[in-house]
Amino acid sequence: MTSPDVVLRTATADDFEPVATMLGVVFHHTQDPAVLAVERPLVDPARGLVAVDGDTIVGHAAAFERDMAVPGGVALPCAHVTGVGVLPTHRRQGILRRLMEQQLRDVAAAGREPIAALWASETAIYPRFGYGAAGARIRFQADLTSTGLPAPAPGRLRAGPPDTLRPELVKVYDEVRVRRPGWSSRDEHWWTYLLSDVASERDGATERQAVVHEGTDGTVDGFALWRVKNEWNRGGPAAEVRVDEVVAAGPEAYRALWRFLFSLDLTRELSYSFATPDEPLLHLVAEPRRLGATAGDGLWVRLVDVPGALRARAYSAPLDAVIKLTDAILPANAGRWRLTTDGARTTCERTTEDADLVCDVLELGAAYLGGTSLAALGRAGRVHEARPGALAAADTAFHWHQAPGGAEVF
Ligand SMILES: CC(=O)SCCNC(=O)CCNC(=O)[C@H](O)C(C)(C)COP(=O)(O)OP(=O)(O)OC[C@H]1O[C@@H](n2cnc3c(N)ncnc32)[C@H](O)[C@@H]1OP(=O)(O)O
Repeated sequence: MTSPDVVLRTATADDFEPVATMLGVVFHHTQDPAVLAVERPLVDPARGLVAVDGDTIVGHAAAFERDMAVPGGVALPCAHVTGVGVLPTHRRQGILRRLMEQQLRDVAAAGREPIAALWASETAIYPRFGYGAAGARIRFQADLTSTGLPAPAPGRLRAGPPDTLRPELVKVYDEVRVRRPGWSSRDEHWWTYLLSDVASERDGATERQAVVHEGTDGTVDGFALWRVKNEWNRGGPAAEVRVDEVVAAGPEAYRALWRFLFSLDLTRELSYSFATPDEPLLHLVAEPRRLGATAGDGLWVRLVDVPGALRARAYSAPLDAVIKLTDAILPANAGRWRLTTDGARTTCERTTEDADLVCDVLELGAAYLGGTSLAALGRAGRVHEARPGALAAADTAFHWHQAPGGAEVF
């Protein structure tokens, strides 16, 4: 069933509150005016699409304009897709499909962002629009009584309210982020939003705390943001350390910060939701099994401009391959592309040569940040190898030595 009475239009500044109310219904939560106050400066109405039935906003999808780090230390403009929802009364009538297709066509026509990315509420939703699961998100629920402590590290720790330490947090984050595929740029509005610490969002835990690490030369080279959910039971103290972020420029800062977080008195558990499959912490504790790691999907990536995106990133090995693509929504991406790289310098041109690999744009989005294996997609029957050896070569080239992750959900 389709909904002919529903029309799509670009959002305006006046839509902010009705959209927020609609998203409250869609995501089952009551909007807190204090949260809306810090979210409003993030929103550029021109990047929002609303679906309207008469006077009622019944659907919405938007994008933030931010850069995303991709392999090779490159900060690439990326449509950070967000706020997707359709009212329960209007579901399964094709409104999401219309929003997603329009949004992708708009991003492609604007020509600024070769990729789009999102965090999915449900994994079944986005493949049909060409988004591929670009990496795993590891959550830790660590038992601090048995995991063991990371070894001591040189340097000094300095704690304080996050707002006071903000210039140092910004400096470290900006130094680190381009080397971390999947990490996004943060302008001043993002920092204000991320550090806002609205009481209704604390889930009974303390205010957010910050600690910075100074190396032996006095340079600030890492920080952590965390809070504690206090708890006492019959056995005594049983609080949980809830870690929001650990950002470290080097191994000493990383070890010192995690040792600190693992050593807080009166705590027995630690949770952290943004680890990667290659998280160094797995190699720093005596009982990594007791970190309680569970894996789920992380960022989803969609190539909007295939040659632009493939040229923008670096590769782990030389490659010369013809890739034949399908793309049901953006036909300019479909067809055969010859991708040639020595690792750093890359060309990607249309070709009439025979294909070495055949897949959908979704599979290249999945592999784009270097975390999802093209060979595994081949074994799943989702990438077809037309020339023997082409899949192994492409898998090696697309893989990256730092697994992708995201610093926050947007
Ligand atoms: C980046 C983000 O913001 S992620 C957040 C996504 N939003 C939510 O999860 C909020 C709750 N859910 C919703 O608001 C809606 O159910 C939406 C937005 C997920 C789907 O909206 P709808 O307008 O019902 O989707 P629409 O009718 O266009 O469906 C498009 C296709 O996706 C499928 N689909 C839609 N939602 C889902 C779902 N939750 N799970 C599986 N498939 C789905 C439909 O079956 C349809 O398939 P088809 O193309 O093969 O026919």
